[in-house]
Amino acid sequence: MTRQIRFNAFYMNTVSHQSPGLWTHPRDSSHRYTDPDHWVELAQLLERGRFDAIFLADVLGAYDVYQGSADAALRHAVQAPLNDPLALVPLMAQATKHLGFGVTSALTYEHPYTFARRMSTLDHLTRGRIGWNIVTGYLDSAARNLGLDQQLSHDERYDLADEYMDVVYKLWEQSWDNDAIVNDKQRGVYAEPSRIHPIRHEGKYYKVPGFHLCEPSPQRTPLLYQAGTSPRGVKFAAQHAECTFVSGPSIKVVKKYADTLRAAVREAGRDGDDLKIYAQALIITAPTEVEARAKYEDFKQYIDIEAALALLSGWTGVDFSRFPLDATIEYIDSDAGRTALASFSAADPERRWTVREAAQFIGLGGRGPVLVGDPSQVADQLEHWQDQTGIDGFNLAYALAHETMRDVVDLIVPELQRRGRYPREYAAGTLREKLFARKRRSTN
Ligand SMILES: Cc1cc2nc3c(=O)[nH]c(=O)nc-3n(C[C@H](O)[C@H](O)[C@H](O)COP(=O)(O)O)c2cc1C
Repeated sequence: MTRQIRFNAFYMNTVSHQSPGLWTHPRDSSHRYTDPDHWVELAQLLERGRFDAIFLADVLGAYDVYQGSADAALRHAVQAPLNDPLALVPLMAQATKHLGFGVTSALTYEHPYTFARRMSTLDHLTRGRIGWNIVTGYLDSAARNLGLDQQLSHDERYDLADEYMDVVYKLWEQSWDNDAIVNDKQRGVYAEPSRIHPIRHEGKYYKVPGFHLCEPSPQRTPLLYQAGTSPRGVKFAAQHAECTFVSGPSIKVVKKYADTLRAAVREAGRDGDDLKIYAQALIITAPTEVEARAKYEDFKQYIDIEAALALLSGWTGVDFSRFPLDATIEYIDSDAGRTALASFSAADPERRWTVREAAQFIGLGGRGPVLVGDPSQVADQLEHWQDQTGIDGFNLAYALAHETMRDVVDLIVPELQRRGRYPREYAAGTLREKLFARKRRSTN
């Protein structure tokens, strides 16, 4: 059976997400991010294109590693200003029936008890279409504004994350029995107290004695996404994630991530295919190859190198203003995200990147490949990537909001459907049922 390709859209509640500088393009509309219609139009477009979900990234601080200041980030709208992603969900859910919502929330800075309630509420309001991208954060600026001197060390963030998951699973899965709600107007009983259980959690980081405040939502545990590819990140993903996002500049790097993740999932006692892997990519397409190439050349003019370096510095914790643009990037451990730096250094020892090359690369679509061509050429490339790496689909960044997604929906989706490589309809049910044909998160 031919494997189907799946799509997510990769957005953030901000002006400039993964293509630093492109917001200045005359056709870009991402400055409309404060306008509710901007998001409703996008949600309806993605649903027309049968996208699995919109994945909303988030951070809780400014990109202030570059030159030790947030000035470059603010000047060039590098993920700043940045609004809360969760508030977009009910808006977009109300305008759609099937589209999923993979929302990023950093567990490092919010108590699991209040967070679990917020996700249950959204799962109710979306009729089971909420997903959570579990992140531990990588910006010291976030930690500082939340009262810490600096963020916890890289691996300790994952230790805390393990306990956090323990708490939220107890709240979502164990606190309320399936038959706890009786809703009996005659007897005047809404919920049966003996079927609602305090979770009595006492751990190293958290103490939660009581029961979950929400009644069970359609999915109970939201669909779980994750995106770490460091050894500790992979271990975490193997235990918890149902979907993962990977970003790498080449088939070689992405295959390595995908193989490592599937092997870790198997080692954790799960089926290796029990994890949907989406690789980041940017598609630049038009009805003809000549037009697509012209678009690509046009977009390249708008890449802002300083903005790209502010982004890369924030991701990696390394201040790239300290290096000449022609210096070669070497891998060093840092307490920010480890994968971003590795993907331009250690992940492929045969490919050496200069600072300028990396900035130009991430300037269009972030850390994934740019696939350029007419619909048939792009479809060939997508098939090739999937066949060579074993990924399930793509997490599509945009160059221009929302033109990039309109091109994908109008040109690439029909081409893939003609080839039998893309879903024609959504499956019924919750987000988890659509992706995995099961109601509850599988536990091994
Ligand atoms: C496609 C993709 C999207 C990500 N989105 C976010 C995000 O929105 N917020 C965040 O704090 N981290 C985000 N991350 C970072 C990861 O959650 C993680 O911190 C990072 O990959 C470093 O983890 P590692 O050192 O275990 O690889 C993202 C990573 C990838 C690959």
